Formats: sequence, C-alpha cells, structure tokens
Amino acid sequence: MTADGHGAEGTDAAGGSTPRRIYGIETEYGITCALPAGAPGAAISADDAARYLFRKVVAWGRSSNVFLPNGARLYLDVGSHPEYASAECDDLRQLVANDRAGELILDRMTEDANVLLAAEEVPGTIHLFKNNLDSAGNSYGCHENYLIRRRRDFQAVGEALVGYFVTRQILTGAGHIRPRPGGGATYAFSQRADQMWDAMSSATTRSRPVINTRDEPHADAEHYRRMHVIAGDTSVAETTTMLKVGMTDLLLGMIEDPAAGSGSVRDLALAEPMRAIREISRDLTATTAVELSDGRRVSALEYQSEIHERVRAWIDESGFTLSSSQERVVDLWERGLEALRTQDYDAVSTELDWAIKYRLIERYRAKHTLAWDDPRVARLSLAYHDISARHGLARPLAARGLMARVTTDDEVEAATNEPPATTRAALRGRFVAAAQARRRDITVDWVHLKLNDSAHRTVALKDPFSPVDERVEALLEAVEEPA
Ligand SMILES: Nc1ncnc2c1ncn2[C@@H]1O[C@H](COP(=O)(O)OP(=O)(O)OP(=O)(O)O)[C@@H](O)[C@H]1O
Ligand SMILES: [Mg+2]
Repeated sequence: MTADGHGAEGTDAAGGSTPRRIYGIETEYGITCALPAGAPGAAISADDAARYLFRKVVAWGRSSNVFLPNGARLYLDVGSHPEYASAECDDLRQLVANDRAGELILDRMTEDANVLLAAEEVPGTIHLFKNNLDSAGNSYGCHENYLIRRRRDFQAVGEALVGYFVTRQILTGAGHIRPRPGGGATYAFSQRADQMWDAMSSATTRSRPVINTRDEPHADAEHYRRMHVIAGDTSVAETTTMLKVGMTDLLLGMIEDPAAGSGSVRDLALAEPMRAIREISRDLTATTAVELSDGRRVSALEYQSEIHERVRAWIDESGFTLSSSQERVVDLWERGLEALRTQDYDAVSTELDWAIKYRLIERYRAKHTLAWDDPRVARLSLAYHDISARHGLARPLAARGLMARVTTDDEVEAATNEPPATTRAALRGRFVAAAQARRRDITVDWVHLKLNDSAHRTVALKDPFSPVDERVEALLEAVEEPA
C-alpha cells in the first residue's frame, strides 16, 4: 500500500510483483427451455424460463438484482439474460473461482427451476449456456472490467488496446460454427466477432463497442477509470479465462509503467478494427494481414506475437517475480502462438476454448462423417457451453483430461459463499452474509453498503483495493443489534 492508500503503486522499482489491479468479469448467460425430441407443443419462452430461474431469488431478495455473500452481483433485467458479475478480484485464481462459482450458483438455480416446472406440469427443461449467440442470432456478452489509472492519453492508448482486443481472439476465442453465406459452415475463432459494431463508445447495447468508455469507475474517479471490455467471447475453460484476463492485466501493467509507457503500444492501432475483427475470426491460420493506422500490414499472429514479446521484455527488464498463475499465463500465451505458427492445434487443445471445442467436434465429425453444418454438430457444440453438471460437457472433458483446470471443485464450492479476501468484496460479502443471517433489510451496490433501519447508515467504499474498514465493522455491529 502506498501513502495515498490506493495500493496500486509502489512496484516501479526492480523486483517485486507486478502492480496490483482490480478486475471482474460479467457474464450474461444464454437461456432456453427445451422439449424432448419429438415432443408435441411448444416450450415456454426464454423470458418465462428466466422468470422461473429467478423465482427463489426474488422471494429471498425481493428483487431480481441482488448482491451475494461471495461479493458478486446476480441479476435479471427485464427481457434480458441472467447475469452474474463476479466480485472484484486482484488475483487470477481467485477470479476464476469466483466466476466459476457463479456458474455453480446458476446451475443449482436451474435445477430448482426445473423441479418447479415439473411440479407445475410445464413441459421442458431449462438450460443455461456460457456462450454468446442464441439460435435466433441474438448476441449477449461477457464483459471484462479492469481498473486503470486515469490518464490524458486514454484515447490514443485505447486505440492500440482495441487492436489488442480485436486480435487476441486467436488465443481466447470460444470457437464458432459459422454459417457460410452460400450454404454449409466453417469453424471460426469467435462467436462475438461478427456482433461488434464499434471500436470505442459509451453505449453498450446500440453500438456494441470493443471498449465501452462510459465513465463509471466504482472507485476514486480522480485517479481511476474502469475499463469495460465488451468484445470478448465467454470462456468455458478456466485456463482460457485465466489467460484472457492475465495477459490483459500484464499488458496494462506495461502501459501504466512509466518506464515503458503508452509509447510501448501506440504504433499498434488498427486502421479498420471492425473489418479486422471479422476477417481475423474467419481465418484459423491467423495469417490474414490487417492494416495498421500507419499503413503497415500484419497478421493477427504477428500482432499478438509482438505484444507478447514486448510484455515479456518488460517483465524481464523490470525483474518482476510472477505469481504461479502469471507464469502459467505467459507460458500458455507463448504456446498458443506457437500452436498457431505450426498449425498444431493439439498443443493447446486442453487449454484454449476454440481448440478444445475444435478437437471435440473434429473427432465426432470424423467418427460419424458429418459436415460442419450438420445439426448433430451444432448440438455437440452447444453442449460444450451448457453449464449443467449433468448435461454439459465441461465436467466429463475435465474428468478425461481433455480440459485443463485452474481451480479445484472445493475452491469453486467455497467461492459460492466466500468473497475474495483481499479486496473490497470481502467487506461487502461479510455485510450481505450478516444481513441475511439476521434478516436485516439492506441496499448494496459496488461502492455502497446501506442498512435500511431508522438511522439509514451508509458506508461508501471508494477504495476497491482495501478489504478492511472500521466503518464497516461498526455497521456490522449495527446489523447484529436487534432492529
Ligand atoms: N473499481 C473497479 N474496477 C474494476 N472492476 C470493478 C470495479 N468495481 C467493480 N468492478 C467489477 O465490475 C463489474 C461490474 O458489473 P456490473 O454488471 O454491475 O457492471 P456495469 O457495467 O457497471 O453495469 P450493467 O451491467 O448494469 O451495465 C463486476 O464484475 C465488478 O467486480
Ligand atoms: Mg453488467
């Protein structure tokens, strides 16, 4: 921690760990109610299914927008997809556990909702998907949030970062069976690539930008911004989530380090990012060249290799000691690029979503001689994203050593109740848990904790890095007092 209490600095000197950063992932889940094959009638709509899913939450929290004892936010907006926003994390393994905990919570809610459907004799089974596109072509997102230092050259740095986010799909895309205009289908890196319409903008729904610039830091606005990244595919494999956030955190660390600075990426802005994102998604060799603002042409593979090299050099020069998760990130990043260079996807086919899914589908296609546009292939692909412990493929794939893990089942289970211990989320989690146990009425958001009693005590937690606060201890005592 530094004197100003922000805790993110003080690591500029050689050695030590990379600068601390707050990050969180929001995931909108796909939802559908499916009838057994050949069953007559129609299943309930996705909206109705979502209402069944949230019935218990609404009964318990009196709202479909609640904060949980693990520090996360669970909500359902009118007419939209169930969403889980992870608690603020400052460690990759912690983030993966909190994100996976959301999956587990929602899977259990789905099981309950299906019991409810059966009891009410409503036909069908609800399924939740960690993907980005439903059968009607609607897209929903997985947003990453990174706390970054406020800076005057945000626009210029942002343009280079857009290039990074557009090209990183060759590593972190979730894989997509993409219908070909003239018929048939091919395999692409990303489901989300065809759904993005803008590079940087403050609107999320209308223009769907790669980086959302709405200025809502949930922290001291004088020093920080929250960078809201809309462009990523939702990750299924824990290692892909780890890589996606881990490599971005390191890149941001380099840009924010005065020794490297924004000059370390400024030359990497793309001339036409929205054209590039589509072209790159469709080329599994990652060799299609796209144009940079300065007229140079590079492939996504060259672009990402360049970023990787610069970040590696920055780490070496700074003499940082990486955490074991960060070591894993740098290694997987490198091996992912090498797999593309050699076109030997098997080198990463237990770690990167697009490659895991590709191998799964290719084996199935070969066994049954199926084309990419066969409905059975589409069903297998969808099952990859189904979060159900019973119907989804992630669990059996992991059990057979075909999908690597970052966490253990015990860690994920614990993270359904326990907030990250090292960030502001720890305070929120304790407050929510205490209020639940005492049945006290509270109002919570990312920054505020409020006890709705006659005194209307509210604490504003402006420092997301801090897991301790005397005012919260006093508030917790008030929660324990008889109302
Ligand atoms: N100061 C912060 N810096 C970085 N990330 C943060 C910070 N505070 C909260 N977060 C993370 O940002 C995410 C916010 O999720 P939420 O869905 O509420 O986002 P939003 O975009 O602000 O709202 P909405 O989805 O309703 O538009 C969470 O994952 C949370 O952990
Ligand atoms: Mg959100």
